[in-house]
Amino acid sequence: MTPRTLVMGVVNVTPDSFSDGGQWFEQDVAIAHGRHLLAQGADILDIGGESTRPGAERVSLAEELQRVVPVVEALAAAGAVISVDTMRAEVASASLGAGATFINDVSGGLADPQMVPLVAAGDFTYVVSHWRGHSDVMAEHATYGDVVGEVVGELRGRLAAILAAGVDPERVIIDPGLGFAKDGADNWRLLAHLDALTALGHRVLIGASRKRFLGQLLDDAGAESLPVFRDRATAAVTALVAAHGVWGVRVHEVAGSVDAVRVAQALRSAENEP
Ligand SMILES: Nc1nc2ncc(COP(=O)(O)O)nc2c(=O)[nH]1
Repeated sequence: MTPRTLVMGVVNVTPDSFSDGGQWFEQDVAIAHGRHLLAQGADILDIGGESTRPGAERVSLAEELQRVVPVVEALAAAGAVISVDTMRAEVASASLGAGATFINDVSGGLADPQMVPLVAAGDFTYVVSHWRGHSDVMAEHATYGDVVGEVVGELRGRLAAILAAGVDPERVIIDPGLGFAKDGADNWRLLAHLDALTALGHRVLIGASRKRFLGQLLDDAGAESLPVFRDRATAAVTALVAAHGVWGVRVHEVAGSVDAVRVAQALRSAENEP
């Protein structure tokens, strides 16, 4: 049976992330929050210093470095496995020097031409997400004829470029980039066709946590739908994609997804019994 799905806990050191903007902006608070997520069972912490919400303006390199590196240092020193959510090679390089072992690039290397050479020169794990943004601003929205086919095809193109640069395929994880230039229907279709993603031959990371399409689902049902009320729906997505065998989920509220992974594992082992 494939190993259990890993839970990546989100530490957004930003004043404006859509889901928890500003809560963990202060350095000591961010570090304490990372420790809290570890205590809740996070396998990996994903530390980000730049909001990726649609239409967000870029923060300066200096600002992103100042936000991220001290938090990486402190949490790596505490023994955590650290991923850094950045589109910049310079932030990635500094974060690796501070103890990160994953770089999570929502642009899949498109936002900074120096990123793929950095990946090729290193030995860290690189998360490649599907993205249709521009280097200076997050993508607002795209229209798809066949969102699954187009996302898979564009990820295949990114993988070809990354592997052509000499990166060991084992180091690369893919992510469909839910919510990045995609609407609710796009996101549900991608979740309904995970096989098409896994067919690319790489580990798959899913980032549905607290996203707008979950809020819309709850809103349509007349339920509370603000980002902080989406954690139960997020855990439900975790259970479903973990039952499918995805490598990892990127979530803000860790405990619920840790339990959801346990449920999925129990189901999968029962399915494998004779
Ligand atoms: N790999 C990956 N990284 C991400 N980083 C940020 C966000 C946006 O959510 P946030 O601003 O609440 O962190 N989503 C993803 C995602 O879906 N996948």
